[in-house]
Amino acid sequence: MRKNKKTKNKKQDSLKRNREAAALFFALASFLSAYVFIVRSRSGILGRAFFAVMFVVFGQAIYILPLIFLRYFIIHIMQSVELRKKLDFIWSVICIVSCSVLFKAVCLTFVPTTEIFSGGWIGDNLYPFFKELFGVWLGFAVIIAIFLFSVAKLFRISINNSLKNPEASITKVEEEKVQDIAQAKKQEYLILQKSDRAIPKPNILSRQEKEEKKKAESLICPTVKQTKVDSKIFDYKLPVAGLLKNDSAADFETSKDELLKRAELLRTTLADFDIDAKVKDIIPGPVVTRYDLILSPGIRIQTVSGIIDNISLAMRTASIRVVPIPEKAVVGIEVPNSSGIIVGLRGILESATFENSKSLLTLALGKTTDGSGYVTDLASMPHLLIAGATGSGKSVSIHTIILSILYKARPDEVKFMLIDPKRVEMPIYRDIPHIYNPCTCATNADIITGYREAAVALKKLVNVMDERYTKFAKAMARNIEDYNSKMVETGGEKEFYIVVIIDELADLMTAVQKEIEDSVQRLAQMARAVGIHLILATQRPSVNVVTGIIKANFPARLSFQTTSKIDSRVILDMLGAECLMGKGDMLFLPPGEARPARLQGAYVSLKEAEKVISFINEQNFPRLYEPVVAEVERTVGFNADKEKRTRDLIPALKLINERKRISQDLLKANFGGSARATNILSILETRGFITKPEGTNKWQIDYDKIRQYLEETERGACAERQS
Ligand SMILES: Nc1ncnc2c1ncn2[C@@H]1O[C@H](COP(=O)(O)OP(=O)(O)OP(=O)(O)O)[C@@H](O)[C@H]1O
Repeated sequence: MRKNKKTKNKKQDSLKRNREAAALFFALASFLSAYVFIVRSRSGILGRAFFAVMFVVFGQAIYILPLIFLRYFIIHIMQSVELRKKLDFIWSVICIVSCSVLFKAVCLTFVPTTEIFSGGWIGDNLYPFFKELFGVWLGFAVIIAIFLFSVAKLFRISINNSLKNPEASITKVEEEKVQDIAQAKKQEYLILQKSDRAIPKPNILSRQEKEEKKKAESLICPTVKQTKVDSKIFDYKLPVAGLLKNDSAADFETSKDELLKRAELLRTTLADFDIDAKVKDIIPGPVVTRYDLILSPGIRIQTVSGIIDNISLAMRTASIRVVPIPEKAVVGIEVPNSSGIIVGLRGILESATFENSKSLLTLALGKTTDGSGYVTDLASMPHLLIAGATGSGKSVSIHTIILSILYKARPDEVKFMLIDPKRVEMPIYRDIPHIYNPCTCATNADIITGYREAAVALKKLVNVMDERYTKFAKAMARNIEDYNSKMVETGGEKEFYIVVIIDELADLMTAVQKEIEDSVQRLAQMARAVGIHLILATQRPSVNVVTGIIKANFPARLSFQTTSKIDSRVILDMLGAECLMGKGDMLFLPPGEARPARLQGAYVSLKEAEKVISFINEQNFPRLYEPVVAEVERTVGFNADKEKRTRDLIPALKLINERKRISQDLLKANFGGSARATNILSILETRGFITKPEGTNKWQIDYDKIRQYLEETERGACAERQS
């Protein structure tokens, strides 16, 4: 990632240099061509030759060349976007070619006896074609129209607007200038933000050094003086539904005869087992059809559940589920359709329920058994537990959850803290501006994959939560909505929601159970009010992964097919998930509800997700958030606190100042133990006291910085003693 960002920085620099060089080139080209065309006789052999060649090709049209070069100069100096430059090139070619043809047309139409209006080689060859195609006068009009249109496009003149309102076209140009400036500012800001990061130069490190350095780096976030940029100046567009595939389940149809036949088969099968039942309703869905049965008095629902396997056999389908529906006083038998339809995310995103939902954390989960879209709000859950066997559809559902939020929220409204120890599903999101990691600065934020890193980040998120509580209390706000509406009134900065997604909780729990459980418990209990929401997913819903503490704090559960009844009980506190069909078939238990809803999860392919992500990334929205505290305490697994590290830092700085050199051996001799020496070296380097220039193996010492730091520490200590 770091390497990626460095390459990106290099690319930005070289892009800037290229732009400047191009601007200079076009300024020169504009000036020289104007000079050569006006005072041909004094422009030397080269100038005269250039004029002759250009005149032969374009004729009189060459006189607009300096203007075209000037336009290019302006484009490059204002750092316009790439696409516009390509279009400008096409328009400038059309402009000069049509001008040549126009000169030829004027010459032949009005003054055929003289050759004063030469159209050059282009005019001579293209004009007959126009004349042949449109005739003299219509051809003439077409050429003028093409010429005027290309000039208008090239110089950003709106002909329509200038006819209606002469000032409007100027305003349009001004508007574009503002856009260009905003674009330039955005680029500048990104470069600034990147250059602000104190990224240490690459060194050749031994394995031990590398490990120590990685540890130190993961904990210490350089104190970034982030330029406050008003994110509102960035005109961010939410993705459009058209980026996703059409939903084939939107207009599914099931044959009436087929449904009636299957209902009759169900009734006779039950009758074979002495269960007298009448099919009251048939509710066809895209994947499952529900048959509502009225049982004869005295027949227990358990009797029906007891013969599930026989019903499955008779109906030639697996995964039949029996659900009591008290409001209708019926028993629902959910039978999978012979051919399931894939439920697309697009259909639900375009539904009125999703579009009208005001919450930024609206989730388009899937479709119910009757085929209607199921939309819910993460903010009201407020945390979600997802479980299911491998291949049952958890990862797809995580993608739909992330995409649903991306379709609702700007990057400055919602951020994602993604923890993905499996490193398979999440990498596609690593560059979106919504990515958040409380341990790092905004530009360094990435998907969290390490166990310890995850534990530290969750612990840090607890700090973020505490800080938000203090902040909200000061603003006398009860929760994030209240705080943000107060900020809108007072013109202050709003807080963003943070959605934490952990895709495989089991892996984390095996490695750092205590720390994870502590942080998750605190967050789950209190984080809702400050806009932090958790989504935990696991394929092993055993009691030692989904512990009592976790279950107690996660009332909303989403269960895919489980491998056993026990797993179903762990996740839903009831049976049923073991009967699901897999591939997105799920039971969603909203908080406070007694019975889960059966849904077919919305499917989104990786390709579709990538399209949405590129749409977002192309907008170059900057990552705007400040790390709440510059340093993270080392309290997870490898206990070594801040105090101890600073205790070593000052004597180390004094030692360097005294001996005027630094080496591992010197530190080892003075502090004992090579691990401690390596640790001190890492801290000195990350804080910028020492650097190792590229290609050398010798440390360079910043004595000024060391002296300044020691003086400041001394002054601080004095002030403390006096007070
Ligand atoms: N909603 C859905 N509609 C149709 N097919 C689906 C749906 N969800 C998942 N599938 C199918 O099931 C396959 C496995 O899904 P997914 O990768 O989400 O499983 P998983 O539970 O995350 O598995 P693992 O735990 O091994 O990562 C997908 O490749 C896809 O073919």
